[in-house]
Amino acid sequence: TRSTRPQRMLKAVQKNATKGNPKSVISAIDYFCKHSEWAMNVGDEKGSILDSVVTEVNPSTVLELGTYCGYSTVRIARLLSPGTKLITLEFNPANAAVAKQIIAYAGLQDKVILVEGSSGDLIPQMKERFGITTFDFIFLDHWKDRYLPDIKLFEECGLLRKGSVLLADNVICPGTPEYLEYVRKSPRYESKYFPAHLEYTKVEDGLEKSVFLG
Ligand SMILES: Cc1cc(C(=O)N2CCN(C)CC2)sc1-c1cc(O)c2nc[nH]c(=O)c2c1
Ligand SMILES: [Mg+2]
Repeated sequence: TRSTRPQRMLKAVQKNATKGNPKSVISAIDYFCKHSEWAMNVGDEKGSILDSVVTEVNPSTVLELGTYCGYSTVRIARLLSPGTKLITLEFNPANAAVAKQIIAYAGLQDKVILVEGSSGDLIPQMKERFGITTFDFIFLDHWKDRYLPDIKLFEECGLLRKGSVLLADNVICPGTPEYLEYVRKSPRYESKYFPAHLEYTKVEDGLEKSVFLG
């Protein structure tokens, strides 16, 4: 049967990237999405903003909501200090299977814990399953209608500390208006918008960085 877009993306990585070289995996995916098939990776423009925030925070505990094919997982994991791991949650088993292979091709499998399931189910399990007290950095890139319920879940589960940084993709396109209103109005967050474009297009989009104030 016909292959899927994630499977074709994996093939492009295996053909064009160098094993163990995260930068070449990132470039191969961006090339595939620019010249072959658009796909919903955070992309190179927003990816550079992601890189700068991760570098600034230098987190010891990291959570990514929405692995998809592992592009942003590779972007984040390649910047983490030795011994630091990131937990990434993916709802779709077929996407998780491709992501696992792309992360391994980049040589970053020892820095990543990929968990299949829904964020609503898994967030309350973070402390018991992974020994997390609080997260230093969270990247929200899963489903626009889950951003607001999940940030409330982080608060309820005591997973945020003074200074925890949340970075949210797609706050303009597809758009997360209720989440934006919440973090921008709440006195418990200091929020900043980073304008950019929807990956591989000229459509307006951006990232919202929100620091939890405790
Ligand atoms: C699926 C999709 C289609 C979009 C769009 O406007 N399109 C018009 C322009 N053409 C070219 C592409 C398609 S934007 C988008 C999207 C983008 C992300 O970064 C996402 N991240 C996480 N979870 C998502 O569901 C998610 C969806
Ligand atoms: Mg996205």
